[in-house]
Amino acid sequence: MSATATATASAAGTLGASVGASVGASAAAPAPALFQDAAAPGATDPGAPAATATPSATRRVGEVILEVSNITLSFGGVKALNDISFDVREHEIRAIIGPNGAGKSSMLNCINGVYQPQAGRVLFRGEDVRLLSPRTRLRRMAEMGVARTFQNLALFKGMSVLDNIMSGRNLRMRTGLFAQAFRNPWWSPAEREETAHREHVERIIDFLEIQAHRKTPVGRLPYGLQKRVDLGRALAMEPRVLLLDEPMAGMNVEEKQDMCRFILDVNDEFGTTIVLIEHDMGVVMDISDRVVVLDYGRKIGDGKPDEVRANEDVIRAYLGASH
Ligand SMILES: Nc1ncnc2c1ncn2[C@@H]1O[C@H](COP(=O)(O)OP(=O)(O)OP(=O)(O)O)[C@@H](O)[C@H]1O
Repeated sequence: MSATATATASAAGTLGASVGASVGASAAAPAPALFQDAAAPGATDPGAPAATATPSATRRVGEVILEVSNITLSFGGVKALNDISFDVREHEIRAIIGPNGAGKSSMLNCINGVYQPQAGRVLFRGEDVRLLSPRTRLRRMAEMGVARTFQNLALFKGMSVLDNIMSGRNLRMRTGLFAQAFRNPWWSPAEREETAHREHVERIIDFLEIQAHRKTPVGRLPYGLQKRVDLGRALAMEPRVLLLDEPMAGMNVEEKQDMCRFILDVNDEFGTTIVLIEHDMGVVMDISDRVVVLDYGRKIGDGKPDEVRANEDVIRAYLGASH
């Protein structure tokens, strides 16, 4: 075998490494209903087996929900994204991968409206928020159902698990500060609303199996559980699209298996579309429907895991041979 062929084979092996068997083995009982009114088109029936390492075969991937067209984003002289286009279909798990500095996080920030690209547009369910002010843009994307988790956790470390997840409900709270401040101590709309939000948060806590930690300050939890709380806070927004920025970074194998299972459950049971940045190729290849590959701000691959795994440009980028 030539040197190139050997290198190619070894990179393909790395890209193909799998956590599948163990993820499936760790699957627990089906999670409780999280969104009471969620009639997810891909929802599993109660008798169906719990999540396995791959998305459920009964799940239906729908129409394009998110369209990224010709995005270019520069920071001074650095072109973080260069003419990037791809789409995301409803209910699918879409991974964005690439070496460090490829532009993955910048891409998520363009999708949820944190960054305004110099060129191109992001359409979410046909709506373009480019012309809104930065603050309104962010709020509108959240209102439409785009939630995100962060690579470096953005949790309130001194606050309890419950309060951190509750903070994700802010957008859904209808009663204003005035009503909250002057509420009738016995019963009021504000009181009723808070009770409903707390019940919702408790369901998320059950779903993520963190009941034992609900009153613990987040900063005292192991890192893997903190990542779970971060997911819980995003779920509290009842997202239609969940943007996950390296949800398994810094986790041990067991924590990764748990997180894989939760991601699959969220996608499968509630029909939530997932856009995922992840460096663990075994996880990406196991759980993604389609993968887009960035390298130095350019798109070098896009397709099903098997197609991406066999893509010479992708293999070269992961070997560092293309630079
Ligand atoms: N706020 C910023 N200001 C200046 N440059 C930035 C900023 N954010 C990102 N960059 C640059 O843009 C490029 C893409 O960064 P980005 O964080 O999007 O990559 P990434 O693929 O998410 O990397 P990693 O896997 O290491 O998190 C890098 O060269 C980075 O230094």
